[in-house]
Amino acid sequence: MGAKTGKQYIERLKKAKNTVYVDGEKVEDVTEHKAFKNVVNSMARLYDIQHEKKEKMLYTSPTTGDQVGMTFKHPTTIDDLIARREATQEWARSHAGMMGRSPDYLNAEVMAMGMNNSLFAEADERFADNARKYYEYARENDISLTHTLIHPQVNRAKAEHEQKDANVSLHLVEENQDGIIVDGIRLLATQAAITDETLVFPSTVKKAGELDDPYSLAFVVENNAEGVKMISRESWDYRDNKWDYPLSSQFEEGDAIVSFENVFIPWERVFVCGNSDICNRTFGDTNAVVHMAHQVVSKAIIKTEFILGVALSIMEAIGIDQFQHVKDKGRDIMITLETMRSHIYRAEHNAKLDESGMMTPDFAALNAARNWYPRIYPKLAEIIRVLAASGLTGIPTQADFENEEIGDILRRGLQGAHVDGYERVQLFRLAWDLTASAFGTRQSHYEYYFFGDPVRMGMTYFDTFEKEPYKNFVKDFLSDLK
Ligand SMILES: Cc1cc2c(cc1C)N(C[C@H](O)[C@H](O)[C@H](O)COP(=O)(O)OP(=O)(O)OC[C@H]1O[C@@H](n3cnc4c(N)ncnc43)[C@H](O)[C@@H]1O)c1[nH]c(=O)[nH]c(=O)c1N2
Ligand SMILES: O=C(O)Cc1ccc(O)cc1
Repeated sequence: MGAKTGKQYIERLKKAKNTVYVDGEKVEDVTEHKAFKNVVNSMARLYDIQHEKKEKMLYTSPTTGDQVGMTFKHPTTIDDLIARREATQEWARSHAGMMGRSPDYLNAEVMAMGMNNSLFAEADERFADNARKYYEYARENDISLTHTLIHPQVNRAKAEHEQKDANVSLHLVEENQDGIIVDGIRLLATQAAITDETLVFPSTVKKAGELDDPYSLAFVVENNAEGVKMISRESWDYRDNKWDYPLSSQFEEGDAIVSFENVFIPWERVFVCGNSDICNRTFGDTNAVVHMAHQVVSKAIIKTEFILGVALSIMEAIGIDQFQHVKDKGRDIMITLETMRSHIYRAEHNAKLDESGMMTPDFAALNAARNWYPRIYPKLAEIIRVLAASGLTGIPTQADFENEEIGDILRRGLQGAHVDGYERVQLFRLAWDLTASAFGTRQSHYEYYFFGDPVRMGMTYFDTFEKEPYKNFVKDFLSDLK
């Protein structure tokens, strides 16, 4: 079928009837439910953009000749990488970088794991074949995906097999002729309610030992499969009004706990079965982490552009842009933006073909960026809050402005340097939704954690950094002084 439209996305979700719970109730139709309908429309918009900007967003499938999504493209040249990035950034502009799980993120994962799939063959040739075929299936049918990597937060001091109830975490129950049976819980699946399928992969930030083999699985499951329950947290999309809630009323993706009750997964959808050694290498050896980081940094650039725009607009609205610390804070955001742009440039222009023939960005540049941005993002949010000051909470609603008795008071009383109160408050409500509403706070939390715990990622970063040249540099410098 090729790249789908927004309408087709919604129709598929309606038909699938994913098993979703929110606020203690089973959801009949996520496309109509108040917790999800707005973000469903934002996702639909992404799929429509594919067709509105065909040149940038689509390419011809090498297997069927259909027009398929650019964010699925297997890159073999630097130009391909740039084209993937431009497609990602086109999408990101439509959601101001607020949708962490726009489909390009996991399209990058299935592409890399499908095309650089020899790791999966170490256990069984069929698994590598499954990964390749799944990539093609996802691309040709424009499957929307979430993923779930984390074991429940029971006792992080222990391995999974050592937990007091070792059956809580998702584990292998049985292998049979047709497939596997799995049972247990996985965290956390952003957008689980509103996507077609879930990639159940290991987190490799913490390496698993052999005794955790039963928990070491990689497979994909349909979000309406028998025995699967998506238990979504309460929605932080409080009201439909886009003036009052400019971001949360559009981009509240939802995060879900995924429960598997003796779920059958056919062999065709299994990539790793009970093998911690292979699981520990899934993101690294396939270069999926590199392509995902390429998407992440590309999107972060657009998000930072948006944050800079909000900061500059606040400065102008209340006439604070001549103050030294205000300029300094603006400078911090500008430098973050330029730094991220430099990372992506180096990553793309130093890209090399990997052993599988996939053009792979320079991971050194992307790895630095993906380790740095989570640490800097909460500071960007803080800058917005500090600049906005009381304006972040002095934010009446559109209804207040429309009330005859108080509307004019607000227009006058809340005016800015060059704008009336209505315009100024709309901007400050955006600043609030970006940084301080439940939605905005989650954005900071998401940026900090979604790619793994930054502390443990940082330890791995330090441990794997090639240090000898720098130590030798100093050693040689000192020895020349003798
Ligand atoms: C908003 C949002 C959205 C998502 C996700 C998170 C969030 C916040 N995630 C989950 C994400 O991958 C996860 O948060 C990180 O990997 C960190 O793991 P835990 O949350 O389990 O923290 P964890 O429980 O491991 O850590 C809690 C605290 O303990 C510390 N700690 C624990 N073990 C430690 C150790 N061995 N050494 C040092 N410190 C240690 C950590 O540093 C941290 O401060 C996710 N995942 C997913 O698969 N799909 C998804 O869609 C999403 N979406
Ligand atoms: O676990 C990993 O090694 C990489 C990873 C972590 C989170 C994520 O969303 C994607 C990949």
